[in-house]
Amino acid sequence: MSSWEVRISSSRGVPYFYNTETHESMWEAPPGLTQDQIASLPGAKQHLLNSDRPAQVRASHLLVKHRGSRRPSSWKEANITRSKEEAIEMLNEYASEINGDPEKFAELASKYSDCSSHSNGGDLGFFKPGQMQKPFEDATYALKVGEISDVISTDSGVHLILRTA
Ligand SMILES: N=C(N)NCCC[C@H](NC(=O)[C@@H]1CCC/C1=C/[C@H](COP(=O)(O)O)NC=O)C(N)=O
Repeated sequence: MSSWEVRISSSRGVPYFYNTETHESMWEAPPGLTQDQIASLPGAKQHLLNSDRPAQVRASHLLVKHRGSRRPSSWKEANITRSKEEAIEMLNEYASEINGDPEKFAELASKYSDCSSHSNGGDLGFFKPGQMQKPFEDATYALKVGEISDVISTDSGVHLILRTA
């Protein structure tokens, strides 16, 4: 079975097969592998099972970073030192102020989000599976259009997500 694995093409948002030894990649399954062998390749279950997801979604988010964020800095604050607990508390306060209203979401994201998307009311545009950090992608796909998530945690910090398409 050598060292084939399933990855997601970030440009097309669909699975492809990549050989970590030869660095070959191909859209179709490598010849000579049985269906079972393909299903047990690294990444197969996770990516191939997601293939029933819509090709792309659109979301806005309100991100509050904390000292454990992968980049604890933003347009608002050069050096972010708050704890994750404080960040979650802040998000819960924003969530009750937003109270499910998309207009209010955009208004508070513009003022308080630690992401550069604050300048677009939190809008990240359309994205496909494999582009955003997995917890963010999974939470967005689990929302109906117009719905706002609970507090979601990624390496970036903690987020409220509004799915818009
Ligand atoms: N396609 C669009 N619009 N941009 C590329 C997004 C890349 C993606 N980003 C994220 O997953 C974080 C969490 C959800 C949104 C997001 C925004 C981050 C948060 O800020 P940071 O942790 O980077 O400082 N800012 C931009 O990337 C990633 N795979 O790292």
